[in-house]
This record gives sequence, structure tokens and C-alpha cells, in this order.
Amino acid sequence: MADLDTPRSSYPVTRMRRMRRDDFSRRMMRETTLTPDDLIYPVFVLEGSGEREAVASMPGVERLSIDLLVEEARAVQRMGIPAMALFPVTPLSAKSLDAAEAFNPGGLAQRAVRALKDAVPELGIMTDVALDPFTTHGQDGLIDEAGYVMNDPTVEVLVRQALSHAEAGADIVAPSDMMDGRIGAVRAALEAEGHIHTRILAYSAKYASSYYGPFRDAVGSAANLGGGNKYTYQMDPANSDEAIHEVALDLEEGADMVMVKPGMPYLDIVRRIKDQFGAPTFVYHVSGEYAMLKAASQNGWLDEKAVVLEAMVSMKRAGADGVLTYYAKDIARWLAE
Ligand SMILES: NCC(=O)CCC(=O)O
Ligand SMILES: [Mg+2]
Repeated sequence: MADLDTPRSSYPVTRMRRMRRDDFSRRMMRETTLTPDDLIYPVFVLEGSGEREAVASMPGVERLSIDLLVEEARAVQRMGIPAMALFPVTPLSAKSLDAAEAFNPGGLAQRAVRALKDAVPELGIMTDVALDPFTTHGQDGLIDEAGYVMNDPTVEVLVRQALSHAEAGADIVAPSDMMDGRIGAVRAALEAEGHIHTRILAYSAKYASSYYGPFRDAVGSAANLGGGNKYTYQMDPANSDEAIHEVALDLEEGADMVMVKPGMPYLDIVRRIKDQFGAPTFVYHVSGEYAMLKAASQNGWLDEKAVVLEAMVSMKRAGADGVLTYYAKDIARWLAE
């Protein structure tokens, strides 16, 4: 009887399975790797001290007061994660039509930056530049009588907000508002005020996505927004060329890094941007993506560690230099195992 494994002439000389046969050769040809350097950890900041609140639609994610956040930052730094992104939970009493709390030097975000840079100076601190946590209506900018978000008056406030973050010591300011011209305006102001080292990570291709739902619960802006939407400034999920145009403008205006948001449904956009510009490109694995993976894992329908690592590698394979993800600490822990 013939050996079933004896090669026959009708079989190909190129056997793709040779390299997949053993762990060593699979590792040799692995094109994409994941390390803690690829992660940015987004966190929600609360007023008070000793305060810790669970986010119902994001099991495992908590809002923390500054003192607890400082402890968290030490752990994040020890795990080798390079940066943390701050999202303040603004009390209703501090919200207004003019969003003045956004640039309050004593505001929650600004105080958190100072405390974190003081306690853990090596950890990169990134701030969110947008007005939605500070407006009574939950839109990312100032509105006119008709409710339309006004571009240029909003940019003026964003510039003040970004400057207040840089003055507090933020390493990276990240405009997530999608107003036109804000990167150029923020860059000019930072240069004029001597903040020449402050990096700008532009949310360049931010889509009007339904995957942001749990985040709006986490920062408490869902109720303010009511049934409203952000279609007049965030991008239509149907568009791809428009993302290229947005990124070109932001890089021209002085962005150091660009971002695509959300992540997994938009990896074609990431690949196009990376191929076309070759600039540092980040992906936001958003709250809805986290919630989906978490819920399926909690039901026993998916293997959480395996599926999260696969999601991360997919984003890197698409061209991302790094990923903002609520899973950052879990991933760093899994990678160290
Ligand atoms: N600027 C941050 C968001 O708008 C949402 C992120 C998320 O859904 O995780
Ligand atoms: Mg733009």
C-alpha cells in the first residue's frame, strides 16, 4: 500500500502549508505583531475623590476620580502602554451653551492632566478637544438659532480648549470635533504660545457612527443629545474618498498623527490612508466595538482573549500604527502571559 504522504507529481511544488506546519516557521513568516507599544488607553474622569463608577453598557470599564486615575496611570505605565487618553465626565451644572468649561484652567480635564503628569511624567497624556462634554445640547460645537453647529466660532473655542490642555502639560491634544480648519488654528496657537512640542492627533476621518452609543452613556452626553445626530460634521459611513481629502487637509494644517474612527468596520479606510500618506495613523476601537466583543464573550459565545487579539492584529495589518482601545490593559496583560 502506498504511503499516503508520498508526494505525487500531480501535486504542486509550492506547498503553502509547509510554512504553517510548525510553530517556529509560523513565527518566522508572521507579518504583523502586537506589543503594548501599539496601545493607547482611553479613560473616563470623574469629579471627587475615591469615586469609582461602572459604565453599564461597557462591562469592565469604570469612571474614576483623579486620585484613583493616578493609581491607574502607574499601572498602565508599568505595563508598557505608552499613552492614556482622557475623557472628562462633566457635571450637568458645568454645561452651558457657550461650553466655557471646556477651557477652564481649573476644569476636570486640566486638573487631571496636571495630576497625571506630576505623578507619572513618562506616561504620554492625550486630551480630547471637542465641546460635546460641555454643551447643554451635547453637540461638538456652538449652535445657531436653527441648531446648526457653527464652524468658525466653534474653532475659536477649540483653540482656547487646546491651549488650556497644553498649558496643563498635555503631551498630545486630539481634536475629535470634525470642524473645518481646526487643526491649522490649533497648531498656529500652540506655536504662538511656545508649545512647539505639543503633538496633535487629528480625528481626521471620524464617521457619524452608531458604534459610539456606550461612550455617550459613559460621559453622560447621550441624554443631552436627545434624538439628535452629528451628520452635519461627522462623515457619512458610505464615503471613502472623502476620508483621503480630510486626512490631506489635516496633515497640511499641521497634524502629527491622524486617526480613523471607528475601527473594525473602517479598515479599508485605514489601508488607503496608510498607503497614500505614510503618516502615523491610529484607529479608535470604539465603545460599541468593545461592547460587542464583551457581550459575546460574557455569553460564552466568543473566546474573549483570542477574539480581541485578532481584532487588534487586524487593525495593525490594515496599516494602523496604534489602537485606542478600552481593552488596552487586558491586552498588555495577555501579551505578558
Ligand atoms: N471622542 C470620543 C467619541 O466620540 C466616542 C468614542 C467611543 O465610542 O468609544
Ligand atoms: Mg476635517
